[in-house]
Amino acid sequence: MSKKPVRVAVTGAAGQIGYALLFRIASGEMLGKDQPVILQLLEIPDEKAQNALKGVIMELEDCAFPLLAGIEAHSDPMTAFKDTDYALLVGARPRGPGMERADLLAANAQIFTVQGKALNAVASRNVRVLVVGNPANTNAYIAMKSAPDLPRKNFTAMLRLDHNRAASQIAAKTGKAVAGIEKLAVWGNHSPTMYADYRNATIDGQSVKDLINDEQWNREVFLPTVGKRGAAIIAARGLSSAASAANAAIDHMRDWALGTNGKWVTMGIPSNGEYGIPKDVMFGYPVTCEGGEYKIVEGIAIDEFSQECINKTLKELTDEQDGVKHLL
Ligand SMILES: NC(=O)C1=CN([C@@H]2O[C@H](COP(=O)(O)OP(=O)(O)OC[C@H]3O[C@@H](n4cnc5c(N)ncnc54)[C@H](O)[C@@H]3O)[C@@H](O)[C@H]2O)C=CC1
Ligand SMILES: O=C([O-])CC(=O)C(=O)O
Repeated sequence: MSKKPVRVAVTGAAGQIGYALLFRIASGEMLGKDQPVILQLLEIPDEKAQNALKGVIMELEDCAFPLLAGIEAHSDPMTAFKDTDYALLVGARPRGPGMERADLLAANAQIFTVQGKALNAVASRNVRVLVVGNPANTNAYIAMKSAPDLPRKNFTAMLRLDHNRAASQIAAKTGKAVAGIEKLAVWGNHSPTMYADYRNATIDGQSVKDLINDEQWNREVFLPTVGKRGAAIIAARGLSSAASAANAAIDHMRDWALGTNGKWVTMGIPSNGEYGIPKDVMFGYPVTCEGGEYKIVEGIAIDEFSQECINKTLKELTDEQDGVKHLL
């Protein structure tokens, strides 16, 4: 028997990431090739944005995706999030050349109080939320705090792009296939302070740290390359990363919904104090997923350098949180 359709809300649906994301959700790449979806698309109540959204919807229709059981266009989160099972909060202003993600905080924070409240009011009581719009961790924190009737654990921020970037750099450095990588972790904020940690990682079963055996490369090349990759893409394209961001969003939601078979992935999730991170900080952690739930990988040894990196990214996140206190 075919499955009942699930509702997937996507905000910023007429933007760059939206354009790279929706077609893949509708084709079943996110929730499985047997799972029909109803897309509930939100754009700002502006004629140009709503028209662009109409165009995207026409294209979705023209794909005749067998799994696409419905498409809705919205300009109000209170209707867009009605009964939604999954919410991908992408809509927000992206940064341009020379901006840091922190510069987006003031511009974008308000969006996530409004949307958190709307999710709280009308979404499925078990809605799973992924925040992509930057600064993603703090926006996810704002949305979670604005939705007190929903489970805290269901609010997450996207660090998967950092995870995938780190995996790709490791594969290139070792000359091995990216598919062979296990036990990679990215800690903290989706920003240049994130700490990509391959101390425990293996590639084709061999220790990545031993294979690379170059701590200077780790600190002076790998970490800055992964941390500043977003800016490098903006400098090259004149626009922020979109297809790779959409791909990471698909990976994040697919793994959360369908499981990782024991493989470590990175998700930004509200802390419960794990690894000394204060409760509620939306922190990138290594997790495994099973049965629609994620679980933090426990027992990873934190050496002095790792602790310094974790402290730095944590400080940035708590400063961001302080900066939005007045909104909550
Ligand atoms: N977490 C991550 O790894 C990444 C996050 N991003 C972030 O994702 C966000 C979106 O990026 P793009 O798609 O490239 O931007 P874009 O400017 O192409 O599209 C954003 C869309 O969101 C819409 N929007 C703005 N406010 C909205 C609201 N309140 N409700 C609904 N829609 C709204 C805009 O009208 C626009 O169509 C940016 O904040 C960007 O920095 C981008 C790459 C990676
Ligand atoms: O850098 C940006 O502003 C967009 C982004 O989050 C990324 O590519 O990691």
